[in-house]
Amino acid sequence: MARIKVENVTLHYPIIGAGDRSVKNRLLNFATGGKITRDSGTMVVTGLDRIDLELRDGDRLGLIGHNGAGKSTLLKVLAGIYIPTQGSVDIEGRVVSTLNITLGFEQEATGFENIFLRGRLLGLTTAEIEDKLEEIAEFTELGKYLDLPVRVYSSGMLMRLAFAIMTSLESEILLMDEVIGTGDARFIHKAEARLNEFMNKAKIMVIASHSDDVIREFCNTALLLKNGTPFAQGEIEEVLEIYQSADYQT
Ligand SMILES: Nc1ncnc2c1ncn2[C@@H]1O[C@H](COP(=O)(O)OP(=O)(O)OP(=O)(O)O)[C@@H](O)[C@H]1O
Repeated sequence: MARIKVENVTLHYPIIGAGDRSVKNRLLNFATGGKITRDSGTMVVTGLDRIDLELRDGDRLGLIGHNGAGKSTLLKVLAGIYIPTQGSVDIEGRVVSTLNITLGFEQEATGFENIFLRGRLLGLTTAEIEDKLEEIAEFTELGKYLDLPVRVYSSGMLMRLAFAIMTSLESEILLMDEVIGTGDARFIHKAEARLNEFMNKAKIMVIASHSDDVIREFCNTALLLKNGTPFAQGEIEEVLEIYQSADYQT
């Protein structure tokens, strides 16, 4: 069984070296992003503000909200990339996230070597990686490039490699932002089928997206954020409607 329990989570980003802001700038910041305040001289952006969340097997949560509402910050907190300033995050289950998936490759190592390096980092044994190696290599269609250092890869080629490794894993909790943005049209089409399979295997999924269609297709519950705070949560169509309402937009 997988489980996510987030209690009263607040996350502050201290902004070192930010200058003073005029009243006009403060007003302009009101509608977008988290709240900006000052804490003993340091500017602080509130990325998340008192979030409570509980997810169990079968939950597919769509995170929605304006630019800077806190969607990516919440994903990063769930992925363990950020530690909350306040509150607690309790996760049971193996987490795989698509955040920054092309980062962290060893530039001088080959594609094949990077499959091993990343596999080990993600907790697989050498034997487990060997079992998956052929299938990963085939899916990337990178052929002889897999014997070359990844520093010579284009961004689309790196994405293919990262995507193929990630989707070969078994995740219990899957955290996703916009994942297959790069890549040519044919690869995206092929990747979609693999992504669907990968998502179906996850017990819990959290997706941040600006697309109502993505939320409708992949999620069964939604959380609407505004300036880092929950504004509405529950049934998808109801939450999407609130997202469009004057109440939320002002
Ligand atoms: N590294 C950072 N340093 C400082 N502030 C940050 C950082 N990352 C995000 N923020 C701030 O936190 C708030 C929430 O940002 P976040 O990226 O989580 O929003 P989002 O809902 O994912 O937005 P978008 O839809 O534009 O991707 C914003 O006010 C943003 O300026």
